[in-house]
Amino acid sequence: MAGKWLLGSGIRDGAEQPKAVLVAVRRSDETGESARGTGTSLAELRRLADTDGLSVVGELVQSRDRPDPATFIGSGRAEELAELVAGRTADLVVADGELTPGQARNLQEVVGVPVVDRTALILDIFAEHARSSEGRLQVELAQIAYQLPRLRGEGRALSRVGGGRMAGGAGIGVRGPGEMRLEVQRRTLRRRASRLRAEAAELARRRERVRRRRSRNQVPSVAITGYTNAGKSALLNRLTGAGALTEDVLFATLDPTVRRTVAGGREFTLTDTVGFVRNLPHQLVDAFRSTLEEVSGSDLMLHVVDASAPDAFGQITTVHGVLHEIGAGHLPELLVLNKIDVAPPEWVTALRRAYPDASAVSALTGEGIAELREALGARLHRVTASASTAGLR
Ligand SMILES: Nc1nc2c(ncn2[C@@H]2O[C@H](COP(=O)(O)OP(=O)(O)OP(=O)(O)O)[C@@H](O)[C@H]2O)c(=O)[nH]1
Ligand SMILES: [Mg+2]
Repeated sequence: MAGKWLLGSGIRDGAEQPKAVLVAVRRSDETGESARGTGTSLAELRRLADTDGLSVVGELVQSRDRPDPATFIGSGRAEELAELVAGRTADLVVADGELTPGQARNLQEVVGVPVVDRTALILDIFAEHARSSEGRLQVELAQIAYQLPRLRGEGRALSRVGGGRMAGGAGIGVRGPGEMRLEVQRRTLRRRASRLRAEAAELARRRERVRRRRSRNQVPSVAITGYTNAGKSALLNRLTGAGALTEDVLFATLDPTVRRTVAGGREFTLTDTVGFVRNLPHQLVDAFRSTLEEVSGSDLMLHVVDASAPDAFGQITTVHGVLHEIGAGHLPELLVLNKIDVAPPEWVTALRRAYPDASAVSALTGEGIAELREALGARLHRVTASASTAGLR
């Protein structure tokens, strides 16, 4: 069952597993490596759709230099998409990328079913997975940020309900009932957002106090970071015996879990938190900033990599990009190549060659964990020693 939020956008109600057609744009000059980029991205969209409870019944990839400003894939392909949607009796279309409100509306008009984008899909998954009040609050803030610029479409529909058609410029200068309702909707959402922001700020302050207390106690903190589904929670469990939720879905973890443990005779806290993904919607980065700052306030990062993922190198680059964005790019990191029990040995070899200091482990079988603990202890000694000479602790 798709999340309530996506269903709210008009997808056939009661559809147990809504059927989706995926659509992507590939630059026409993409060949070899870069074309594989689109392939990876589409494979990921498939996994996101699956995580969100959708059944993928068709895919359409359009080659063009850049997305069509009006219909994303161009009007010719849009007709083709409409046929595909009808033929497979799909309930919705999911575009790989972020659609402008206009593109979504235009495409929707041609295909006759709701058209959503990758950002909406990720927001929907976050909404389903958020457990804590802070997590739920952050998701709702991100949803409002996404919804606000897109209210116009609904406004038009509303204006029709209200009896006044606003198409064709007939309503210029006249505030029809639809437009007024739209204004009310906007104001309600903005007011809700500012209330949520105030609550979020209070929760962030509380979290900051806890973090200060921890650092006063001289207990260094290690943050687990990495791409979604890399095995971060599994590694936390393996290192500390914490019962963190691990699941073969994307974004299983949204709320930070903190545990104390020991490595190389040194006590430290280990924090598991939200995973990253390529083109993480900026609304989410903004809303989850305080959660993500849990990472930037730590002494060391344990960057978990799924060595069995075909795009492991790309995932490492993405994680570094997001870390940079949240001001954690300068922190020391220990790279952990996970899932070596299932990764093809030559992939692990290639990764080890590129990252000679990385530890190779399986959070599942426990292989390499003792060595990781040792490496972690050594790094912690170095990190905390250099921090104390710098007068930081
Ligand atoms: N084969 C194998 N599977 C693993 C290993 N570590 C984790 N997994 C599986 O990979 C999936 C994701 O693991 P999680 O620990 O939930 O991953 P995560 O990084 O916390 O994911 P999110 O919280 O969703 O971002 C689960 O199905 C785990 O059982 C490993 O070393 N080997
Ligand atoms: Mg997790």
